[in-house]
Amino acid sequence: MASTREAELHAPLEWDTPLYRTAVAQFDQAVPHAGIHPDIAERLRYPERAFIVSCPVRLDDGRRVVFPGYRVQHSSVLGPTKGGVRYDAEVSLGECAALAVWMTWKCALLRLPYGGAKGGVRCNPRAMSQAELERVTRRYTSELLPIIGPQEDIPAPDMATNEQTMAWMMDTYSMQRGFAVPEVVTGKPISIGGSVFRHEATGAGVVMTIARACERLDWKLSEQRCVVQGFGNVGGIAAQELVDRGATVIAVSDVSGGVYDPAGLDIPSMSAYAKEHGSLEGWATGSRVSNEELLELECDILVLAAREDQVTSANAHLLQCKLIAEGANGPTSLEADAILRERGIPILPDILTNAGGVTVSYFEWVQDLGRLFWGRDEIRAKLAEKMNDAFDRVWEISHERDIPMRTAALVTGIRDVGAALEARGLYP
Ligand SMILES: NC(=O)C1=CN([C@@H]2O[C@H](COP(=O)(O)OP(=O)(O)OC[C@H]3O[C@@H](n4cnc5c(N)ncnc54)[C@H](OP(=O)(O)O)[C@@H]3O)[C@@H](O)[C@H]2O)C=CC1
Ligand SMILES: O=C(O)CCC(=O)C(=O)O
Repeated sequence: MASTREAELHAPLEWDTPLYRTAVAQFDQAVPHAGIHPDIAERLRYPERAFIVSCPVRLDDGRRVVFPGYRVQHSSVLGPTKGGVRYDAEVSLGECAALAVWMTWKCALLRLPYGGAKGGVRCNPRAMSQAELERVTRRYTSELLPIIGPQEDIPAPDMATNEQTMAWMMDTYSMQRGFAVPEVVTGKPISIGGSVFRHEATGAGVVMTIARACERLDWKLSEQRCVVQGFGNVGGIAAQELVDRGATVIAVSDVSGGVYDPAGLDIPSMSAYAKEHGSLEGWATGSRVSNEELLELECDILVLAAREDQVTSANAHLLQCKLIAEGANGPTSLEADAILRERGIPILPDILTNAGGVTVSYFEWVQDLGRLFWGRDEIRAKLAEKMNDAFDRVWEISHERDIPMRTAALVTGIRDVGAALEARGLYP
């Protein structure tokens, strides 16, 4: 969103879309509490670099299609930029820019030596074969060669991308260098330098955050009834972790809709079913509900783990949960934030709650650089330590200043990035 000064000087920028405006408006709510200089704040409203590419790809039927791809790097002041790559029909420059901004605050909040980036290809992965996805990935990676690298920008999985996507990216990059460069991406298969527990890390981190919140609220996690929107990497693992800790998951959903059973769902069987059939469509037990209905179910904890903009001014007043945990990035609109605060429903914000993924990505990068690998228990313990430390700092600021946890989380991230920018003298 254009600041007053910017609006006087030039027309709105290419990434100025509703999601980007949300990211900037959240930033503007936090800046007065962060105590950074207005010039530093102005710099941080802009990504450092935005890259648009065209990926010509041959489909299995011989047709040739050009897919647009994006990579936005928001801030490199603390280190290489870091963030996922998503495949989705809606991917745009503005979406990647907003997600890159959030990655910057997330990495700073977790005290990881990275800045934020995000990228993606505008395509419909559900309609594409594995061979087509491989060709898109390799072409997209080739186009990104000038701007990615272990010390520049390190991609990772996000929506509809996974370990296999990262293996193709790592291979395409390595072929250009002439030797294996595992540290150029994270979230790879373990056989080529991936880390144990990266696959589970985001969902497990979501539940670590929920567990810490329950302790502070004096709730027993094992007594909570939970609804999880999104049953992919983040939502599927979060649902399993909740069950493992004794909570009852009463509803889950994917694009095909939701399944609800007030007595609790059999998450391991549902995960196996979704893996085999590609979705929950056709799952026979429980009642079917739409995604809209699922969000409005009466429950204790609502985990949003699908995508952005799910709770808005249209449904925020209809939610019947006591706590929201944002596994997805940007699932709650600004207007919904205000409505939920008014209603006394706290939100565990995305940049804190889903930070387990990038944290174990950092562990993976460190292991790759050192060619020395750690065990599962060690990684899980290191992750819990970092997530709890970030949670405690956010909780404290939120209570000290009587501000929402989202603003408190942003304040801690923005303060550290602002201080680094000032120390480096990047704004003479
Ligand atoms: N993967 C990671 O490590 C991290 C991911 N995130 C964020 O978490 C969110 C989910 O990512 P991830 O789990 O990796 O992605 P996946 O592609 O693995 O899973 C997404 C899930 O959400 C479902 N979904 C998509 N759109 C809708 C919708 N409109 N309503 C209901 N369900 C929907 C998908 O259904 P279907 O399978 O049928 O398409 C799928 O079950 C994103 O916002 C991402 O940016 C954040 C931090 C790290
Ligand atoms: O693991 C990573 O590097 C990035 C994960 C990500 O894209 C996110 O946290 O939104």
